[in-house]
Amino acid sequence: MISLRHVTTTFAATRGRGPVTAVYDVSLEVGRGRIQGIIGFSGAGKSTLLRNINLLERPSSGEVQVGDTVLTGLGDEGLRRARHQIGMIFQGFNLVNNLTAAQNVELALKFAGVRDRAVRRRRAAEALEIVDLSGKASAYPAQLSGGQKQRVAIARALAPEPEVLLCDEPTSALDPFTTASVLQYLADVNREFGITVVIVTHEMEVIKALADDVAVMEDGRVVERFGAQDLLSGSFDPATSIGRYLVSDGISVDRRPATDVESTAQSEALLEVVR
Ligand SMILES: Nc1ncnc2c1ncn2[C@@H]1O[C@H](COP(=O)(O)OP(=O)(O)OP(=O)(O)O)[C@@H](O)[C@H]1O
Repeated sequence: MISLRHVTTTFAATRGRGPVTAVYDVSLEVGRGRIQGIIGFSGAGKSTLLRNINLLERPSSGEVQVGDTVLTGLGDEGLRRARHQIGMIFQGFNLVNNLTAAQNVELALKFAGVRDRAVRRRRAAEALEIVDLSGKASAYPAQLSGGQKQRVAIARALAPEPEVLLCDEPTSALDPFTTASVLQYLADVNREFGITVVIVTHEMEVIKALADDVAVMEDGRVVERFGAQDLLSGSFDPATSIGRYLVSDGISVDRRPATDVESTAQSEALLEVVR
């Protein structure tokens, strides 16, 4: 369903920073109806790779194909139409604050070229029903919880009936209980509508709960791939990137009084500012 062939994405140099190659020579196939997880530490290039799939970020080189369409071969108009088959949800929900839940979904349908207002209304209501939010159709984003906002975002992504759903850290802003509920909705739409899902996360729990296939990214490259079965068996070499993930669950915070802290690069940098 999705085919990335030798995709490389380099961001041009900005003031104070040289060019950054966020994605380097990545080739990845995602089968129709699969749930592909992409995991990696911060800065590994996960979001950039995800945005390469709908060309929100155009690769510097390589080819991106979704279904039968080679997106990297399209001009602006062709790309605009092709994007209707690709929905996307984000960590920050990205809802329009002065529109109700239903109006947010209707707006996506308007962008997708649905001209008839009555049809937009009906399809928005259906999409909100899928995520059990019919009762919140008239609510504004500020009146919704984080989980409800993400469910509206899922409805908005689903309303144009895409074949692919891209999810960029969809649960990072949510508590564990709400995370489980949002992941369940993603699993349901995958199962019921056969939508191919690509989910970027740094949370191994999310990958374990949802993904069929997993790609691990480090420094812009896909360094390991696994099936869900391999993940659940849990026998990993701690030296591998996936192993490092699994053993790095604990968070360690230094809470000694500042005077006890030895001279670290950070405190030296601080002193530099004070001087
Ligand atoms: N628009 C941009 N312009 C310049 N550099 C960028 C841009 N977007 C991302 N980068 C850089 O590309 C690298 C990969 O970033 P990316 O956001 O893809 O990583 P990530 O794995 O998704 O990280 P995180 O989990 O923190 O979101 C980083 O070094 C980042 O600073």
